[in-house]
Amino acid sequence: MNVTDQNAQPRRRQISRDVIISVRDIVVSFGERTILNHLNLDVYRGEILGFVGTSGGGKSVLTRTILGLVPKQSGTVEVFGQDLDHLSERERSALERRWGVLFQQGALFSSLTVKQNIQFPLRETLRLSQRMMDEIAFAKIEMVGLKPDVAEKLPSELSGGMIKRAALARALALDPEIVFLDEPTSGLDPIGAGDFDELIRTLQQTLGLTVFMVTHDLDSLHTVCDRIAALGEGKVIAQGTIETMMEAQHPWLRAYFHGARARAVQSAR
Ligand SMILES: Nc1ncnc2c1ncn2[C@@H]1O[C@H](COP(=O)(O)OP(=O)(O)OP(=O)(O)O)[C@@H](O)[C@H]1O
Repeated sequence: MNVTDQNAQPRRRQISRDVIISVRDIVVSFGERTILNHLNLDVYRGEILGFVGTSGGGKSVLTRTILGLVPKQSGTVEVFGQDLDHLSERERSALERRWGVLFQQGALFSSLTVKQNIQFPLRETLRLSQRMMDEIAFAKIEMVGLKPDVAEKLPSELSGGMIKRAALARALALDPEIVFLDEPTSGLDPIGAGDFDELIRTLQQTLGLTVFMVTHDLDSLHTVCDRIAALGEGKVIAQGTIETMMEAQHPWLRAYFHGARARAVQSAR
């Protein structure tokens, strides 16, 4: 059963109906295995969209397909109204500057300090003085709630939560309009995860970001997401507010939103 709630108003805030990412009829297969099977999805400007689904179902594959890191067999991906398959190299790199990515596990360069990690995308794309790059790095470090002394540390010297924040600072280095977050709270304790959710919400509000967030975290879905989309059998099987998702009849959604873990989250709220 395909439950969609296109017209439902986001729970907390009025979200624009300006489509910033449009995924149409995407097919992605590896060998004989089809992971995404004619999948459609819209992401609206200024929303935090939570993307859920079974483990191994293809959430990261979709993220990577949107980013152009995984080849698709068919379908289109438009970001800011531009079809990613019809861009020159120059247009493509201009577009990539408008998004930031936080990969699973942070994916910081282990031999670079936090400051150097944040400056990496700046060095790749802009010609700035070292002084300017230092100013930007320290501004981003403060923005994600880290202390300035973290700048000179290596990733191996940081806690899991600090690594996530440092990786987020790097994702924000070029002042993107869209941020892709792949399981940003995985591996964090509930308090650390809650703090990270609050940070995402604050940054979204202050910077006007659009956030595409792959997550398994029910707390995040309840507290920060304006809308949720669920992946099943290679397609979006339901989308809408948390309330819509909780009413969905699909067996996986019922188990996910009403199972033992969901009840624990509900009773803690
Ligand atoms: N490059 C690849 N080559 C072959 N198979 C791949 C490749 N990338 C992903 N897959 C397969 O595609 C499927 C979906 O993987 P994906 O990482 O997108 O799942 P997911 O929904 O993000 O899972 P999880 O929630 O566990 O992170 C998996 O079976 C995975 O093994």
